[in-house]
Amino acid sequence: MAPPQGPRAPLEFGGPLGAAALMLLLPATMFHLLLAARSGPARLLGPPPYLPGLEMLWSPWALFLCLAWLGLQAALYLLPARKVAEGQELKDKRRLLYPINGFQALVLTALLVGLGVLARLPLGALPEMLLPLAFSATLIAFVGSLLLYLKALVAPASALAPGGNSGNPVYDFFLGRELNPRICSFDFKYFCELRPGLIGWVLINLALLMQEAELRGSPSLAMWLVNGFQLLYVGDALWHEEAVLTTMDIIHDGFGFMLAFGDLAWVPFTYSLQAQFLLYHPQPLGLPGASVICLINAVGYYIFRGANSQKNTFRKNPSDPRVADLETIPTATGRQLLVSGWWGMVRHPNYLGDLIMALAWSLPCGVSHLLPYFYLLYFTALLVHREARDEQQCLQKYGLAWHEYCRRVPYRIMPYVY
Ligand SMILES: NC(=O)C1=CN([C@@H]2O[C@H](COP(=O)(O)OP(=O)(O)OC[C@H]3O[C@@H](n4cnc5c(N)ncnc54)[C@H](OP(=O)(O)O)[C@@H]3O)[C@@H](O)[C@H]2O)C=CC1
Ligand SMILES: CC(C)=CCC[C@@H](C)[C@H]1CC=C2C3=C(CC[C@@]21C)[C@@]1(C)CC[C@H](O)C(C)(C)[C@@H]1CC3
Repeated sequence: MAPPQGPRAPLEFGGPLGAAALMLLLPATMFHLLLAARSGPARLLGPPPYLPGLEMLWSPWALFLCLAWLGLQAALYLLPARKVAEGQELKDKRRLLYPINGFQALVLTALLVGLGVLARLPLGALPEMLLPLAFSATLIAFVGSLLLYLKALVAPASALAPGGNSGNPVYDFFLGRELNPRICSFDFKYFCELRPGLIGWVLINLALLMQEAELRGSPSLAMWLVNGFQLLYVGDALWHEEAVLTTMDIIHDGFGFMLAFGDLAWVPFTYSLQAQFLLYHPQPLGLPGASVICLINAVGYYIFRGANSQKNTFRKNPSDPRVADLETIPTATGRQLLVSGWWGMVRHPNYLGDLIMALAWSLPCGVSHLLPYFYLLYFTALLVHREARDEQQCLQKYGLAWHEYCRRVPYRIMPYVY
């Protein structure tokens, strides 16, 4: 068994108690949202419309569908990739290899689903199964994290995540002990981060759109917008798959319950909340309103993509002509920090773009209910917390240079506000 690592990282998420509370609160919130979206009043706050019995949650068929979905995505992950990318350098100076074939997996899944629909696969029946599917996905995330935790107990110390080896089993189970759990070249965290959950999310959205078409003759404009915007977001994530290798989730966080549940259950079943809401609560939306919402999404996407691409290009090759003229601050590590362009506007311009898009995803649902704005509220909280964690990590990495960056770029996410 690997001994706990040298100097212990400070505990995050409120320590073991916070982790235990989140393990209950997150699944409970997800089920509350699923139930509220299909209820008449669709209330975000207040008690759930009813408490589902085990017979509404547990279905061997739903478990089979979830496992088959994971199996399909795993098979697509193992197909030959157009590129194999190197990850960031690890503590033991190694670099892991990652297949870049996520977009190919999305296209092949779309082809398979298209063929299925032509062969009369009842995709419109999926919305009726969301509750048992979400329950099975949660079960899989729980059992998967338990197996990963046990695997990590025999992993060498150099394989452990900086934050997930406190010695407290609840905390470590939640955050994840091992940084990059793998069997041969199959990387569980990288696989789960982008494929089953994100592609599952757009599949659920599509099923909701098809069900709406069945119920009302054709999908509403609001449903088209939500489907289109979120497909663009998922397509973009898979097209720029390599960029995920520099996110905090891959570099810093272990693979435990937080990410397993987040990737496999939370993302597909709560990120599709707007489309779920629209199926049960149709909203009128005219062309002028739709055009304004499209503009908001386009502005958000422009900032999000511009900022992420600028940083990724700069990190890959600082002398790339697209970034070579930007002003930088040198750091003691030899790396530089951008202090002009997107990264001179606020310290997290990519979060700002992401939040503007989140607003555009909710607006098609009208303003009569708070429920479809859950994503925007949750996402603001997630990004504010994530920004604080990243700030802490950058301060450790870059010390004085980070202080200088904060002095030159005082706002974190929103210019002149925060
Ligand atoms: N939809 C969703 O649920 C979620 C989406 N996201 C999105 O994922 C994307 C990635 O987010 P995340 O991984 O949190 O963070 P970032 O992509 O913002 O990465 C932060 C890292 O960027 C580097 N960096 C920071 N400032 C500078 C600078 N001025 N110049 C150069 N490098 C800098 C630092 O790493 P280093 O110096 O080591 O390179 C820092 O640790 C974002 O667009 C976010 O909105 C995130 C979470 C959830
Ligand atoms: C509340 C809860 C269960 C927390 C877990 C958080 C996860 C849901 C998110 C942590 C970071 C994520 C990222 C994406 C999805 C959500 C999670 C997993 C992401 C894949 C979405 C698409 C983006 O383009 C992205 C690739 C930049 C992004 C990476 C981070």
